[in-house]
Amino acid sequence: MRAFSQLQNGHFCTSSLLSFCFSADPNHGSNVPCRLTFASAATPAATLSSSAVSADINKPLVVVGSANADIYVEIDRLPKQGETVAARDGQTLAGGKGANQACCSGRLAHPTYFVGQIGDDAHGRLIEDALRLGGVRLDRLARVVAAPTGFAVVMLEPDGQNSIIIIGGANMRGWPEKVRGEDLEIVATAGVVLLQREIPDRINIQFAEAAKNAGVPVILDAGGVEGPIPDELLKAVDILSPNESELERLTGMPTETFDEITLAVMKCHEMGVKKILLKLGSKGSALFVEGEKALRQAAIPASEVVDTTGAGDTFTAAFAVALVEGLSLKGCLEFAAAAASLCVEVKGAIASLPERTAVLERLQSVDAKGRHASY
Ligand SMILES: Nc1ncnc2c1ncn2[C@@H]1O[C@H](COP(=O)(O)OP(=O)(O)OP(=O)(O)O)[C@@H](O)[C@H]1O
Ligand SMILES: [K+]
Repeated sequence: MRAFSQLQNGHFCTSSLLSFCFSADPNHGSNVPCRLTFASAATPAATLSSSAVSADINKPLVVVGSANADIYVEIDRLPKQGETVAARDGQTLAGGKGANQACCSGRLAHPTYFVGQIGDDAHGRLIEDALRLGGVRLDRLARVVAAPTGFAVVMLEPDGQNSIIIIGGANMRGWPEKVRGEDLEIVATAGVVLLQREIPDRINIQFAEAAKNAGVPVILDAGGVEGPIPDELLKAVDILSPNESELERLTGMPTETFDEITLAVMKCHEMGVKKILLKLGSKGSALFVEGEKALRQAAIPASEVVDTTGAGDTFTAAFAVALVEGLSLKGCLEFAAAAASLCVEVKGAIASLPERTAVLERLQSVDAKGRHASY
């Protein structure tokens, strides 16, 4: 594993061993990383004892976004117009890109706030329970009466086809005209703010601008509604994270080959975003920083690919956690790839989010096999 820890003098050093210790934090209801330990064959173990640095790595990840109840129904075929069909099975699980990403960060034992809205109903309580179980702070989760909790009906056919209907509900309605001051305050104290596109753009813009004004990096996952991203939002974002098809839609350019992708990324730079974190499924990922050579990261092999649902959310959230905790950009890519490779081994989204120890073990096993995760 090549990971990096920041020492007191502010330089980044390659470490062959990077471990996290945990302290039970009663305020966060979960274990939080208290420091990074640095050790290599040549250098005795040193710790990040500088309170300034450790305060920074413990700054929370603030995820602003959607929370849904995902209603899965297993059917033999879609009903025709006017027809009623019986499903073979069904279940309702907490989901939504915002809640998934917040739970991922919480599961990775990083202090996490979720800023979002649910309705005053059973679906809302399902989401609250899932977030709480994931170690996410709920102080900024608002319950609105103007709308039901957002939900998605996911119809699964035997051949693996999914047909999905999304009801935005409280994700899209009931937001105040101006975002609440206490919510903006949370953003100003964050290590990183993570956004997606399943709540109104005008809300994302207010949070992104507040973060930018406070000098807090903003990552925007391009997943969610398919329309163009407003200029004001792009200008306040530090890292835009699309997958290939989202990059194609955003730029109107082909993304079949790496050369085509590079040209599409250049268009994003022209639109005002300096860093693009591109997710490429089983082909891995790449980070493009304007004016620099792209950092490419291969997917880390999963023992078995069971279900890729949630892989994108896991990847983006794990990258954000690693960024807050001071890893280099390359280290962030590796950490995110290891987390996502664990996610695809388990069915479901929130159910498949990995714990930090599992991610570190996956990185160590990649090292032990002498493979380089990057190419
Ligand atoms: N088959 C796989 N094996 C190992 N890792 C994978 C696999 N598929 C995806 N990943 C990892 O997950 C990351 C994100 O996956 P992907 O590019 O599919 O995101 P996405 O399209 O945003 O996903 P989502 O379906 O969640 O919206 C990839 O960059 C890769 O690291
Ligand atoms: K999964």
